[in-house]
Amino acid sequence: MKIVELRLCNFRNFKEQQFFFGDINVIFGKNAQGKTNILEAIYYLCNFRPVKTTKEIEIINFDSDFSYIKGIFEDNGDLIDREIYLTRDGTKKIKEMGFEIKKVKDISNRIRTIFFSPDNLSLVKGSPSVRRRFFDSLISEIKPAYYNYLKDYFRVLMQKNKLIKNKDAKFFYNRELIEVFNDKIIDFSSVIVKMRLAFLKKFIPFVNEFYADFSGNDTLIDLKYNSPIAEVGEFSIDEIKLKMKEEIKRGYQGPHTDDYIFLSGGREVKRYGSQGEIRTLVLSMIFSRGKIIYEYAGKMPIILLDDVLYELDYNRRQNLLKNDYGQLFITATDIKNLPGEILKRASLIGLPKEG
Ligand SMILES: Nc1ncnc2c1ncn2[C@@H]1O[C@H](COP(=O)(O)OP(=O)(O)OP(=O)(O)O)[C@@H](O)[C@H]1O
Repeated sequence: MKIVELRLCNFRNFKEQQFFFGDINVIFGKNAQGKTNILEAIYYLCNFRPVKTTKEIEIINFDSDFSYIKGIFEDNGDLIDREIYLTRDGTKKIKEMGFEIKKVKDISNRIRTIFFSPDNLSLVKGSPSVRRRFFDSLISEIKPAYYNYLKDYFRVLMQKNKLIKNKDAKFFYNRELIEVFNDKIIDFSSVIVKMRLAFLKKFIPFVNEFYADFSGNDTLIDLKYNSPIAEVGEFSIDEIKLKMKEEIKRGYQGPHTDDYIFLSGGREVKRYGSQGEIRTLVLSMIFSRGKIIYEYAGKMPIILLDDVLYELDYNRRQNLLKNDYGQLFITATDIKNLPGEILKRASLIGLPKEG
């Protein structure tokens, strides 16, 4: 699946603009010309929500009351057009092939994207919650049952915490009820941990494959699940439950406090990795995510790379961009530093562009 044409009307800084794309696209121009905004518009058309957790209406041009975006996609020779119309009062209309789509889940052509922006570096540098979110959403995408276990787990956890906080003595000292909640928490969390560990086993080889490809060296990347019950990966669910029970008595809170640790050549990347290494690792993670989803969904993703080239040496740039795994978009302030081989094959989109 690829996008061949994009029309923007009152989308961020674009009043009225049309773009045509190829397989490799370099969007270049000075700061604040709208390079990121083009990637965002493509992401929005594919995912129906802005990249960042900003309010959706922020995409509407400051001077306008509505925004209109249209994309024409190509899928094995078939053309699919998709439109989104959004007004400042929050009305949103989505059309595909001219037909209005009432619910996003009714859309049959799910268009996958891989989006990299420097914010993603928090996957390695940031707090455990960023990593948990990354893995939780990825595992949920390929295993919907995982999402249901997580939902049930958090529901019971909330109920238990509410009970503990309840100052009414009748409930406050109700140990029996707390035990019922604990048993449920153990049931759900043992499955969650087991699924996370099984997923990591599948995920790590992908990360290594991309890391070796981008870095051009054979440094081994490892991903450790950081939890008091991490070593029980190969055990049965009953054994995991037993271990979980012991650890909860020792103060373990549950899988919502676990973390993932990245190691490169045995050392923790967060502590010892260079900026270039961290960037290469995050890109490997994001591409692995795309590849796993591709295996699951069978469609090539659209790869959107914003400000990706900084801190990467020439070889890493070349290795990253030669990747022919999906339609590629990158932004750059200058095309001088792009590998010549890429420039020869790329569609160059310079900003500002005449309307
Ligand atoms: N709703 C909006 N209406 C009008 N302009 C907007 C809106 N939202 C953002 N902008 C402006 O769009 C401009 C371009 O932003 P964008 O982040 O796409 O630039 P860029 O070319 O990627 O810049 P850089 O090279 O600095 O990363 C910014 O000046 C920003 O203030």
